[in-house]
Amino acid sequence: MSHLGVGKRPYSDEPVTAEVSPETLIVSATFLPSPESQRGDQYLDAPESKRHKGESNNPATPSSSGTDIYGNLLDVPSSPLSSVASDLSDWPEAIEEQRVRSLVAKTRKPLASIRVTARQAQKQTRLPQTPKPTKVQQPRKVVKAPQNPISVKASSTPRSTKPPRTPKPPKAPRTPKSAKQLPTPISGTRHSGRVSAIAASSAITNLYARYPVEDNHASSPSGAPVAYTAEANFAERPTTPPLQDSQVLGVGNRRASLKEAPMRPPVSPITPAATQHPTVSDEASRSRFVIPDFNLPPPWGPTTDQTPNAVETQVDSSELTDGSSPQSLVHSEDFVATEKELYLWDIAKQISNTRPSGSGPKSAPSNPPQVWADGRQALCETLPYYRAYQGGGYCTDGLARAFMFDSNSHPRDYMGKNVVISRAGGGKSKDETSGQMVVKSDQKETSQVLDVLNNIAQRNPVVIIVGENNPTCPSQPPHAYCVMDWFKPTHVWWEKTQGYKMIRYRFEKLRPYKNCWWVPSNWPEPIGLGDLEPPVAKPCNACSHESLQVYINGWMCLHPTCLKFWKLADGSEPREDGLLYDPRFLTAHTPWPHCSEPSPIRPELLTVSALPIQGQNLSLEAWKGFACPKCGRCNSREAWEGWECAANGCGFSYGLEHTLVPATSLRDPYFPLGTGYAFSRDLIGKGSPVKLRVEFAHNYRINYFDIPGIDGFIAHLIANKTINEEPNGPNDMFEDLQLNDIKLRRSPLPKGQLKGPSLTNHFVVNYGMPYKFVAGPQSHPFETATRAIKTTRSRLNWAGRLVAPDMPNEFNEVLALGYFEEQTINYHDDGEFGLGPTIATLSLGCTAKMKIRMKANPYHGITKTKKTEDSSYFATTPLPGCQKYEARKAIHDTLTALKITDPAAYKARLKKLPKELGLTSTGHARDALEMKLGHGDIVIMHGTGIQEYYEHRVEPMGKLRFALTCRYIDPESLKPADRPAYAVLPDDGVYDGSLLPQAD
Ligand SMILES: O=C(O)CCC(=O)C(=O)O
Repeated sequence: MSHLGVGKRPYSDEPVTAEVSPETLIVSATFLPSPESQRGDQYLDAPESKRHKGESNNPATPSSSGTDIYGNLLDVPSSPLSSVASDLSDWPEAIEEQRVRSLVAKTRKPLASIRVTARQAQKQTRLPQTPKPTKVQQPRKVVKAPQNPISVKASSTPRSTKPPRTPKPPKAPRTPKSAKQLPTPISGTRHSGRVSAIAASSAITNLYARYPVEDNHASSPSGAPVAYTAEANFAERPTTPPLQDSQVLGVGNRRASLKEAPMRPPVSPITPAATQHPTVSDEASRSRFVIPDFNLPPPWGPTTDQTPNAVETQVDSSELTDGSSPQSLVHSEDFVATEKELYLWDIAKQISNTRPSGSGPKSAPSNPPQVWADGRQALCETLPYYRAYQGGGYCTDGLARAFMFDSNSHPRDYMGKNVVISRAGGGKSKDETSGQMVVKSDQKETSQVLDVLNNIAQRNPVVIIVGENNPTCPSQPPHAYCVMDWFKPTHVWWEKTQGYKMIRYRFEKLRPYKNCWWVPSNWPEPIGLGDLEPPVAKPCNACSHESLQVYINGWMCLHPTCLKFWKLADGSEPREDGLLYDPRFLTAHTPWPHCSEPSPIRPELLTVSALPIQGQNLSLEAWKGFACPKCGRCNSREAWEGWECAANGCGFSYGLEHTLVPATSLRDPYFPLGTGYAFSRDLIGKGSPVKLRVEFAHNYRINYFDIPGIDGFIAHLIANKTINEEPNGPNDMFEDLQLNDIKLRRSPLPKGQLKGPSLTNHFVVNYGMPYKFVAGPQSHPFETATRAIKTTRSRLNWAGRLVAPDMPNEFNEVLALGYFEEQTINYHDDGEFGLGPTIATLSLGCTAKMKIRMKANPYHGITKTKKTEDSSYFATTPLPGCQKYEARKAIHDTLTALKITDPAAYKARLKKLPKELGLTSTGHARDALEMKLGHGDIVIMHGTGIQEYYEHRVEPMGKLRFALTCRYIDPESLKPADRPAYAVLPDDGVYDGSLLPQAD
């Protein structure tokens, strides 16, 4: 026999320098490295397996040349960051990037300079210029906004009202064949392998997304492009050379070296992030939309058929794909849209159409999730990155680890293949009538927001988990909680909803081309990540802070204290139900210096050293859950013996070898036990009414704790060496319990607030009379019990009679509890009907703290109710140590009399008393007593009053402990169905502690 699997497997930086302004909010991941490091970035985004040969990962190697897997000669300096490049062999579509890199390689020039050259070249070749006075460089659809902008569609505008097409300027030399239509914004072209206009477009925009357009104000003296993301600092552009990639922690000009690393990035209104934006030219800033010129030839120069040329495209811009028109969604009297704007609107609408309608069943996901859970406890016990039992976000030590998005979402939340947008957590309160969580005030910049900003600054990704009730998930998650993937937090910004300010987050999948189980197989992807030009960034003319354009409806200042905050160009606030994400913002690719996952989303199974190391299988992580390698289910560890997957039909289980913890290893070097009476370490709390009596008998030091007002006592029998070493005594029992399977399991708890099943913290099993109370465990007959269980009953019967000779019944039940490292039993009482009045526990293994405190109702003097107004005075005899003891004592007799003479007046008085006496219901009573239970010690609680007014908690202080508690359970108190099918015979044990040699 081996218990716990003995010999077999029983189952097959530094503080902040940047200020965080309370009224502003941040910007996103602005990683704007020097051209060299940008190459590194692009490099790192590509599959490791496809990186060119000859590249060195040695940070000291400034550059290397070689060929890519296609044989293209590369001469790209490797970034120092390339050493953190991850294996993206699961990234099948890196071909596009590879092509771009090979083109770059052919030029043998840094990309930034290539682009500049290309722009200059284009300026020179764009001849002749369209005559200035016409002011119209592109054909524009003029759509007069009707009185009711929603009722009239753009299609109502007769074609004849189109302004005459401006004559096309002659093509620049080597301009590619023009596309006859604007590319259909469906990203299928990436998959088809056909080189289409959109594919070419994506090549350009991918580059734009990865390499910021240089402009005068965005260049450091060294010439390296610098991104401005902290809007508040837009005016104070940096004059110092940019830091090395590895030093960049902050954003904008508040970047700091590691030495002065801001743990909190600067707070600024919007997050133009690493999604680099082109210069806002004078002309562009005058227009309603800032549309970067993405007709520029690609940086490597025009190629035969790959450059999009929107100017020459023909598109029926009067209607978007769903029949609506942009002006129906823009508060504008004279909306004028270019074809490109319409193109963007069209994509925006298509993206919007991919969102679940909210009516009817959702599609199934394309694949099963890799990790999932049926309940919150299993999820939180299994995933090291998500231990949040309440709320959606899990943050520790100032950093965000994971977010879970379930039913509590905002209508503008978005979940796509690569991007997730959500409202920041918190800031909602319960509506008394509907019981729903509603927005009632401006959101606050909570610590969670700051933690997300820390993640952005430190390039720490987060995991996103989706709940089955999430309305924005494109498919129906198949389980209560499903892990999506690692995401980069990219932007944090302010918006407004229902008149209140709120904070929003944008996340981007860390590895964009990894399989996304959550999109249905037929899910249309209107545009790929990074396939459009970067989002528009504009400074506000009122506050001068720069904000990105988040919605296609128009640019708005997102600085929360600005007068123009959340206002469109015409000064009106947008209609919330008409807001559509600007696809340039939504699908922007945010470069990071790495795309490697800090740990697998499906945690690996716990393994321990093959060496017989005591306690390695009893650690905190050893009783956490496991994600089944067969089916992905997160399971709490339920059995003492090992882990079992509870998914239907899965059947996977495993366990760890147990190395016996010998009783000799329990010796405490500071409190060694001898054959004399042991040293006591019990403490009575400050101000506690508890009184101590001490006796010494049969090798036990016996501390009796009396509680005034309570009929009964607590006795702590502290064992010495003689007791622990006696044959079949505590030492032998401790080893016996490790060597035999006593069927310990964590017990199911009654349905609480957590979704899914919940289990007790500790492992438990019952022998003898069934224990059918809260978290009632399995019960077994004594005859099947190991010797330690049987002898416990006999030992505790002897001890019970010793301290409470009036004990009416001998014990007929043993409840065994097993504790691994950091398992505890929280405050509870043992006062269930039919139990007691004497309860005795033998403690085996590591020392534990046992804490005793007065229960909430007798302590506060107020009944516990859901609503404060329903509560009233708790009219039992006040006990010393309770709140307002003297005042309560003074009114007690009159109150008792009133109950008999005038019950109605008594009831009314009870309602008034809490206020009258100044009672509060917050907080808990202090611990009245703390006992240190050593190996072999016995605690006996005698008298029903103790259980009625006091509660206890036990915190073991080591890696392995058993508590064997004996009670008398009146069989008549059990429902017939709960009575045992076996006989519970009288104790045949003959333990007599008085037979031991006397203490020295
Ligand atoms: O672990 C212990 O010593 C306490 C056990 C206990 O409180 C109980 O069984 O009710």
